[in-house]
Amino acid sequence: MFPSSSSGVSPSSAVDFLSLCRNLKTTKRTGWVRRDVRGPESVADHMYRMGIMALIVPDIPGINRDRCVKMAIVHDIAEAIVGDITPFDGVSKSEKSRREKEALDHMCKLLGGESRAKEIAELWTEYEENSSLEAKIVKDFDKVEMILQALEYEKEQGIDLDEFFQSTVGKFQTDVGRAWATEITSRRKKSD
Ligand SMILES: Nc1nc2c(ncn2[C@H]2C[C@H](O)[C@@H](COP(=O)(O)O)O2)c(=O)[nH]1
Ligand SMILES: [Mn+2]
Repeated sequence: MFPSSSSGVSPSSAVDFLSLCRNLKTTKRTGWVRRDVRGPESVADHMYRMGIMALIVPDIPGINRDRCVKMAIVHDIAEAIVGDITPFDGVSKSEKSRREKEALDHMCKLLGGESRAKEIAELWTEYEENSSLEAKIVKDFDKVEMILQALEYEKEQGIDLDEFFQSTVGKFQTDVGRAWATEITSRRKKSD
């Protein structure tokens, strides 16, 4: 038999938290919705592929890849409450950050368990503050995942989503982010 949970998260808190996380599966990414993309992906879809990116990224000295996977799958978790805010929704970065921090605090309280909630809060804050090499890589994954998804929508739906590519120009912080973005944009050029 498995030992009883030592994380302090009770079954009731776990199910409450997981039920809130369902919103991540149903909240469509606003950037695509605003552009009338058919069948837009959800926030969870986006975070999942970022987690896969962390799983397959080549080893980088000093980088904890497991931490990148965890960071990828929690970085937008507050959107379960505040929704997916784009840079064009008229919400300032500081207000977006305030809303998301308030939401994260609520989600962590719901979770109850000291260690698990603390880990999620630490991962989210590290990403938000871009305060580690892991955060820099995962922020690059955020942009790579978005432009790869934009390329796929452009090809599948015959639409132009150039603004998504333009919004990432010059913003990559790591060699692997730049390399993957270059691969995506060169494929986009070839398919023109
Ligand atoms: N219409 C646009 N939307 C954009 C652009 N860049 C990002 N976005 C969207 C994508 C997501 O829906 C949202 C934020 O995503 P996070 O993963 O950072 O939460 O903003 C753009 O250039 N145009
Ligand atoms: Mn994201």
